[in-house]
Amino acid sequence: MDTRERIQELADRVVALRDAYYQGSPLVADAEYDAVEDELRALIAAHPELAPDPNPLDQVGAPSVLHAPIRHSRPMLSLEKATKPEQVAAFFDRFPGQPVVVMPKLDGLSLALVYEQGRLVRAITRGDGTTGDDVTVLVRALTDGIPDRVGATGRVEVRGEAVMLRSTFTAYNVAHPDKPLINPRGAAAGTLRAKDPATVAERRLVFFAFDLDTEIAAETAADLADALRSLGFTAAEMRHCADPDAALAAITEIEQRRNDLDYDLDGAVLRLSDRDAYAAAGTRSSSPRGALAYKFAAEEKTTVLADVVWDVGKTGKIAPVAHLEPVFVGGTTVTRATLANQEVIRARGIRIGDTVLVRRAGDVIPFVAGVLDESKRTGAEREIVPPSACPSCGQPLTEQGNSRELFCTNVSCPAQTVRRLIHWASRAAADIEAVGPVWIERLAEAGILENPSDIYTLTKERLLEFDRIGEVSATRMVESIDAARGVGLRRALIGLAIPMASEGTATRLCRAGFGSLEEVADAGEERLVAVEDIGPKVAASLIEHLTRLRPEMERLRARGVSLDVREEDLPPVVAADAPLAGKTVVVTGSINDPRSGEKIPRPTFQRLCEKAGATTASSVSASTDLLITGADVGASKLTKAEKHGVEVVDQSVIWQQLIAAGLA
Ligand SMILES: NC(=O)c1ccc[n+]([C@@H]2O[C@H](COP(=O)([O-])OP(=O)(O)OC[C@H]3O[C@@H](n4cnc5c(N)ncnc54)[C@H](O)[C@@H]3O)[C@@H](O)[C@H]2O)c1
Repeated sequence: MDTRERIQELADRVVALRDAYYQGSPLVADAEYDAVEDELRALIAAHPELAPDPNPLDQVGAPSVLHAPIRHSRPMLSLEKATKPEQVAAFFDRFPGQPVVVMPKLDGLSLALVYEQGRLVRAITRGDGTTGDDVTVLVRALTDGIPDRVGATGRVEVRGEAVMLRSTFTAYNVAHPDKPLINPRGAAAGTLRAKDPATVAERRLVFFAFDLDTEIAAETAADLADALRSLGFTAAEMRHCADPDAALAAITEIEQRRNDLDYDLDGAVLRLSDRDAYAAAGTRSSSPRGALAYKFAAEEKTTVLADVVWDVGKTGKIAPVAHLEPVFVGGTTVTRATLANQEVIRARGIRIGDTVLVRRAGDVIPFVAGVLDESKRTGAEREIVPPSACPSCGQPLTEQGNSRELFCTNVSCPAQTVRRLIHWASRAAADIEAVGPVWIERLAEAGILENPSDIYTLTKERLLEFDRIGEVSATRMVESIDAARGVGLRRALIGLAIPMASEGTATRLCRAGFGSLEEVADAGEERLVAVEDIGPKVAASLIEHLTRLRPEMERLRARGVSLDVREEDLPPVVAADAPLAGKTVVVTGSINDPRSGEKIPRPTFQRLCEKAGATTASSVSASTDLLITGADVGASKLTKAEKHGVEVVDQSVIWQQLIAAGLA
């Protein structure tokens, strides 16, 4: 094929892929689409005389389709893309002496919000960059972080990105396994295409502002962030960078924090910080010259679903695991992914042999989001058939719940036994550091381990009977088992993997005054359901399984394992003058110890707040006293805090108090 033909083929493909994408049913992952665009761009750059007319690369988005089209006051453009440090240096070289701001590139959909005399009059999507859809009604009903009124007169236009939080996306898919959303960005766009806000009420969005058009606009982008905040918006975080090294450091930092955020980022945006210089730089056909998007590794890719294997979990749940042709996604090579349950497989229409979209974003385990392009099927694809018997022990399975999850109820099923033992030894439970999954499997296969209590009978001599183990390792394992006898009530409850009883259940039982595992087993339904968040189903499961586990409790006790409540299981003792005494607090954003700059896991910081007398909660409500904010805070909690009149304090204030009280 000659170059002219190849260019035409690529241009046609770009148009076809865009059409499908902007109608809400993409045919390929973004990374694949970007590769087509990149090849086309490179060919046109090398042969400008062969550029197609019209050139799809000069166009932005797609024409508005659904609602009333509205003309933008100035075009809403795309951004020039970069993936290499040299391109960042070249951007600085184009504008000598001009400082640049670096900000996260949020992966949602852009909106223009028009305020007149302080009131929101219109919210408009990007559309084809010249005209967009009027989505004012939907935005008012469904988007957090967009004030109805701002303290400014005249005409004010704010631009930014509306995103669906990962937590909203996950919660929606858990609640609707029959019609799961593929990814947060597509879901956000779909939300703003709804005919009636009431039908998409669970699909809330959050708005982050990054641009402002008004006479009161600030001189520089740093002031721009302040100006946006003073109008009541959550502004994208903006850092000033004087040279390429500083910009690259800021980009790296944003990429490192990407996994800790509750929303998707697909890159970082560099932009001239001086407003006049930015305006003077002008625009190309589809992008401003004064900005650049540095793209991160894709969190979604397509690959072939090679097989589905049904895995038996510690509670007997039989879960489908996707075996994939290796694919580099979310920063690692993925060969396995979750498929949730048979209802999700049915709803997503997935078959073995299909080209599927795999998503790995944040701390979420990779999962198969769905099939994008069914027309790629060859006919050789096979249906995914759930097993009728347990793949490990062969016993018939039972179906539970609306998602028709499959369970093996045979408590002596070999696969379940191994999983339960591995779970017992894990850090969240008995924490037997030197006895890992591989050894547990070997020992269970040899018939030496069946119950957790058997672990505590292992001797060095016994271990040395196995191949590939030396004196040193055997000693280390036995010492590690010995050192881990102080399990206590909370971790024992977690370790026994009682169906429906979560870590939270274990914590609440300890805090409700239960002194030992036997006391929980004897409590009876009435006393159990009196504990916060424990309902009749969880109580029934606790009673059934702890009754069955009586002999095991006796064996654990006989082998010196503590099953009584321990100090670590209870809330810390707090002095009456502790800085946060009696306060209910919610912690949001990413937390850093100001002394070392080190990132602190949120639960660790919450524990520090508890030591200082606070009760911690996960969501903001009228009973919240303080919202403690770290870096990169989402707008939804802030909006709720405002609604309930909750005081918002920066983490630095709390750190000072904790340090002054000798608690941190
Ligand atoms: N899968 C497919 O078939 C397919 C087809 C077409 C397009 N796409 C995807 O759609 C996207 C194409 O969109 P695009 O070329 O307009 O670029 P883009 O969406 O990647 O970048 C431009 C957008 O970035 C957003 N943005 C986020 N944070 C920003 C910030 N801080 N400052 C300025 N802007 C910010 C703005 O909304 C702006 O419109 C690409 O990611 C592409 O992969 C996919």
